[in-house]
Amino acid sequence: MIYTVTFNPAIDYVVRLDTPLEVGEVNRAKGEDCVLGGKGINVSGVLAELGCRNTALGFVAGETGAWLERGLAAQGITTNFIHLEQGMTRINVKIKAGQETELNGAGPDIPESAMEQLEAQLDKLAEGDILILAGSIPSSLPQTTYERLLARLEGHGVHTVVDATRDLLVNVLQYHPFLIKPNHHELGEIVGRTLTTDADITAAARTLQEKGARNVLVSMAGDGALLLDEKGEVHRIGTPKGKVVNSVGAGDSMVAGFVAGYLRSDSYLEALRLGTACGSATAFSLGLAKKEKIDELLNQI
Ligand SMILES: Nc1ncnc2c1ncn2[C@@H]1O[C@H](COP(=O)(O)OP(=O)(O)OP(=O)(O)O)[C@@H](O)[C@H]1O
Ligand SMILES: O=P(O)(O)OC[C@@]1(O)O[C@H](CO)[C@@H](O)[C@@H]1O
Repeated sequence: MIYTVTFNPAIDYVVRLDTPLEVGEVNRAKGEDCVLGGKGINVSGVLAELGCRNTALGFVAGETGAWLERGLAAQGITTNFIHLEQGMTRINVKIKAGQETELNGAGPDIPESAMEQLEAQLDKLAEGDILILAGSIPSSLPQTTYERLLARLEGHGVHTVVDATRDLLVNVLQYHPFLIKPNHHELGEIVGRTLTTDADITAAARTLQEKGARNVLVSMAGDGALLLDEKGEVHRIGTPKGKVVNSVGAGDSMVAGFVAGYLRSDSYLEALRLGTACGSATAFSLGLAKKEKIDELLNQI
């Protein structure tokens, strides 16, 4: 069984402007949409679209949390969220005004008692299960939070995937995650330099592999992705053609496609192809990728 964990889910409020955003002025939107979000939840949505049964775990709070939960149920996504007594699930603002500007909320505090409830859920995972930890954590929690969960699962035979930034990601490498997926900016932040060439990116990915990651998938938005697999082989892929509508969630879709592709084929190349098709299908759609678009793009890769 596949489980995703989203510590900080969101309602993504996507606002479209047909003029550039003017900071400090009243800006009028051409239109807006609300999309259910949060990285792990997006991964769950695309996995479900690909026919992979999975359960979305994490924390929700308040009316926005209830909205999120209802919306996911209506889409047929299985969830088992922990309900926080204080605060509200955040609303993240995504402004499309030529350039994309994002304003992500802080999210509700997660008390120790709620963390323990999550640990009790994860204690039930068994050999061969897949656990995907994706996204930021509220500032009330330490950057060792993902590490704490992986330490607890060590030796249980659970395959882990981590999509997070900076220390949250670096701290889990010692637990040998099956897959990590930084984008090239996040990877650059970790190694402390700007990465411009494939050779730079490969070298940086190798440093994370040396620290323990099995497979390092580096996404580069419209420039495609580079995979350093656990055998040390480098695979480079571009993107199919299409019109970008909203790239929010493209990285999460890539993670979902990679995992589903690997489960289907046992091949890293196929995993990378499906990951790319899912990432680009989301970039070319308003919400998350739909199966029809994924299949269409897969034929082009
Ligand atoms: N502009 C684009 N055109 C085509 N494909 C794209 C575009 N943006 C993203 N993709 C696809 O999605 C994949 C992941 O995108 P990206 O590198 O933006 O992830 P990310 O930074 O983790 O995104 P997010 O945090 O929004 O989920 C890319 O490798 C590519 O396959
Ligand atoms: O603040 P985080 O957890 O880093 O990212 C949250 C978020 O930007 O990630 C998803 C896209 O990847 C969105 O649905 C959501 O708003």
